[in-house]
Amino acid sequence: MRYAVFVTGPAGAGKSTFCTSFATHLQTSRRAAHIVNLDPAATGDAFEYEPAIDIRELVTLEDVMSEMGMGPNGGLVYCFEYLLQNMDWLEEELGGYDNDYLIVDCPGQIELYTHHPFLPSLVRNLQRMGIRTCAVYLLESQFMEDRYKFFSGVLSAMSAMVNLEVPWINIMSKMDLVSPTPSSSSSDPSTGPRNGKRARRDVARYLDPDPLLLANARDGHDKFRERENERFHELNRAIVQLIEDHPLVSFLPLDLSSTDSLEVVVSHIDLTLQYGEDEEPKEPHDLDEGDFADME
Ligand SMILES: Nc1nc2c(ncn2[C@@H]2O[C@H](COP(=O)(O)OP(=O)(O)OP(=O)(O)O)[C@@H](O)[C@H]2O)c(=O)[nH]1
Ligand SMILES: [Mg+2]
Repeated sequence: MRYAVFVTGPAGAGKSTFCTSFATHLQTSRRAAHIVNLDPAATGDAFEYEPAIDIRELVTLEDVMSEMGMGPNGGLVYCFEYLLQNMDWLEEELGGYDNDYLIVDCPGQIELYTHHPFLPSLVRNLQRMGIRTCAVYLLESQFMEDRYKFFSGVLSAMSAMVNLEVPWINIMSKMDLVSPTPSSSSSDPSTGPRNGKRARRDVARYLDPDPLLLANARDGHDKFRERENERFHELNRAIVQLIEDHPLVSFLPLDLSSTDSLEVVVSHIDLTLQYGEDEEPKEPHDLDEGDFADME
């Protein structure tokens, strides 16, 4: 059985970084993991490891822009159209990976997830090849600093989820920027959040979005915005209603500085993919320095 995890989310959410940590984690558990780069605009040094499959071997944004005279966004759309017309290329590339875990690093253009049919078509193609597929959507913790920004992030996650139609996990990335994790030694709430960022008790209302955050947005600088536009208030009420009616969105926190946190996220992905139902569990092993030498 082959598995593929699409790592999606807005620009700079930490997708490529997560892909690398995820792959490393799987490799240390003796699971065959490979990164697939689906970003035709990725620069050479974007990855710590060479991707096993790379869309840039088929088409790069740079070439499309210079040869077709396209801008970056139209160029990206062209790249994905080109990929879909050349599925035999991808199928051939994928041919060598049996019983493997493919981690698909996607570009950060949000419209690719919410508006375009490319990713759903690609997912259907992988499923046709017998690859079990799920997606994670990363939103970075900075989105929790402004409740309006946060809810726009929630809505984009919902929209992407509805568009892609695969098993789905939302992840709140860069939690190391928020406050100490409960498992860390300095988790005493009285010491306050690190870097002066939002306290952990508040964070729970974002991870499992509390629509009241938006409905009660009447304090601090939010008050200013409310006064500015009463219609905005009406819109908020409608969004609150939408989120209450469709409680599909909650976030798993991801703090890459904590192995426990990464493990929790990986176990949720395994569960979503029903990973290993047909496989024997493998013995954990001790690490030594040579272990990463043969990674792709
Ligand atoms: N503090 C912190 N920074 C992170 C983390 N993950 C990524 N970053 C930083 O965030 C920036 C963007 O990370 P990337 O992994 O390139 O994000 P991306 O989603 O792949 O970005 P695009 O492909 O451009 O959309 C980089 O400067 C990373 O170093 C994290 O867990 N914690
Ligand atoms: Mg990236």
